[in-house]
Amino acid sequence: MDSPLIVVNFKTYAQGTGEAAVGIATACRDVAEEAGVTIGVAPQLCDIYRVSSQVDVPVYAQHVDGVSPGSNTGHVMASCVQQAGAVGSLINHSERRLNLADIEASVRAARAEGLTTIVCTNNIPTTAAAAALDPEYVAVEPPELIGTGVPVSQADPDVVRGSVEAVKKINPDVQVLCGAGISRGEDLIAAMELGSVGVLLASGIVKAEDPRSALEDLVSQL
Ligand SMILES: O=C[C@H](O)COP(=O)(O)O
Repeated sequence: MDSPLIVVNFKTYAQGTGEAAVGIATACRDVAEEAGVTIGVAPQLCDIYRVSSQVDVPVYAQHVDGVSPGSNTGHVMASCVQQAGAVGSLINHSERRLNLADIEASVRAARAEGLTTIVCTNNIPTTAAAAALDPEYVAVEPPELIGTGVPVSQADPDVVRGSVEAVKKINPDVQVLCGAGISRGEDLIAAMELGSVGVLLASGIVKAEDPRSALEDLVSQL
């Protein structure tokens, strides 16, 4: 089994905001080093620079817009997150949905800055549409399982299998992550056995009483 990509999304959880974001990112870096895996973090936009300048960990933005320098008040420009230290971005997260044209523009803008793109999807048809936009990754996450602690790999394995199959047909260069309810080592293994190359997860780590031991559990069965 290849080494997985694990991305921990801090969302807007208080436990992952400001200095606390640095603490969880440090735990991610340490556990990644110990286990020989890649663990990226997606803090809030305002924390990208804080985290990337203090912790040697791959940092992803939670969102980026398809805008160029100019009059775009309130938008998030790819070159700005890149200069803040991000190596990639989530796009179209379930909690930050975009229409198809906007997703395409965001992927294009991120790619132009050399950012790795992870387009989130909610089912097999949206996974197929996202794959056609040629991101590096799609991350399929049934919204009803997000934050529940019920792992997608157990509750809806077909959406992962079906997404992997759809992507293979449409754009085999794209790799599939899955997410929603993932927190334990067995969830990660099950996700990979379904054909995904890693996981996007949040509450199981960020809201854990001890994020470091939650991370150790996550990678314990690799
Ligand atoms: O970005 C992460 C996903 O929305 C999954 O969240 P969760 O691990 O809390 O279910």
